[in-house]
Amino acid sequence: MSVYTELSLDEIRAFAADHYGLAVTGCEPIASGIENTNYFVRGDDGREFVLTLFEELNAAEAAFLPPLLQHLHRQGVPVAGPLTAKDGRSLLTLRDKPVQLAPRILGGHPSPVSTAHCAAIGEALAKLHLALEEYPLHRDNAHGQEWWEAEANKARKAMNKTDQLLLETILEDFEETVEDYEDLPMGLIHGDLFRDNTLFEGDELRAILDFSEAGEDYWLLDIAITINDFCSAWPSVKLDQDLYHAFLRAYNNLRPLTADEQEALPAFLGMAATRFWLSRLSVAARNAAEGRSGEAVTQKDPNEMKRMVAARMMGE
Ligand SMILES: Nc1ncnc2c1ncn2[C@@H]1O[C@H](COP(=O)(O)OP(=O)(O)OP(=O)(O)O)[C@@H](O)[C@H]1O
Ligand SMILES: N[C@@H](CCO)C(=O)O
Repeated sequence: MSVYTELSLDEIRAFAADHYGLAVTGCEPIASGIENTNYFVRGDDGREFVLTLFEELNAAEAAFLPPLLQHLHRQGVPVAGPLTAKDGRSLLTLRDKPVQLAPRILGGHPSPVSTAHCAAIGEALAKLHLALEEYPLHRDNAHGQEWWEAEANKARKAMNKTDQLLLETILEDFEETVEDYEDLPMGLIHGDLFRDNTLFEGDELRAILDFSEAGEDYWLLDIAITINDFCSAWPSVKLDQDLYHAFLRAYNNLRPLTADEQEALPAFLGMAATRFWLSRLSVAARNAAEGRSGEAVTQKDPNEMKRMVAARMMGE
């Protein structure tokens, strides 16, 4: 589990009472998550909340999130909008880090994924893209093309020749694709829509979580990121065709992909996997450099993404 900042019950109790007028009876660190520190928090009236301490975003960066979530909530996209504190703010500070309290949504990450899950997430993602079409606030994608090109320059030095070739091939393929199809639609994207950023009850999608990565980029990148995680035939990283088509049918129903998007999708699938190959390598390097290890830190496997990159390059 990742708990970078350990908080005591007394500290959470004082924070919740001072800022939200909530009487807290218990808390427990959340045994997943990579970037942020999260705690389940119980109120004396039985309500449950999630306290998130943003570890990567500063206050200005994190301030983008509450209005975004409130907008999505109003547009009917299932998200956990943060609570408003007594002073009217939705984002506060604890231990010098931005912090929020949101309602706990019941549900679990889908596993195994069914065609019904893929249809639900496909529909929700199209709804999310359309809901943000006219959204007035903007933010760059912090892990878009500029980031991954810089990251690739760092990462390739430690790679063997085969991995270097794989990386170069995917980066070049992507660059050519976005040059060939220059009008691919863009907008605000979630940017990290993996199964572990969703909560389902049965086939019903209850919440899309964790908008830390939200930023302006190709809608197709968001689609590719989501397909890669939801529609792979885990533990195989190859695409499961039934899941893939269920996702695309549902997404297309609300927002049909353009002809260019359909042509460009394979290159985006490869690039989306590469983006997470690189970010997982970067997290592993940072954890090693900072001596973070053991039970308190969740680290996802970069090699899983590398295998997915190779599979997507083969059209699998
Ligand atoms: N509102 C919520 N209701 C219920 N569970 C939640 C809620 N918010 C977060 N969680 C739980 O906490 C976990 C971690 O949350 P989140 O994904 O926001 O953290 P993170 O550190 O940014 O993780 P990652 O970087 O892996 O996406 C989620 O997978 C989910 O199980
Ligand atoms: N979803 C990411 C982790 C959080 O950004 C991954 O699987 O590498």
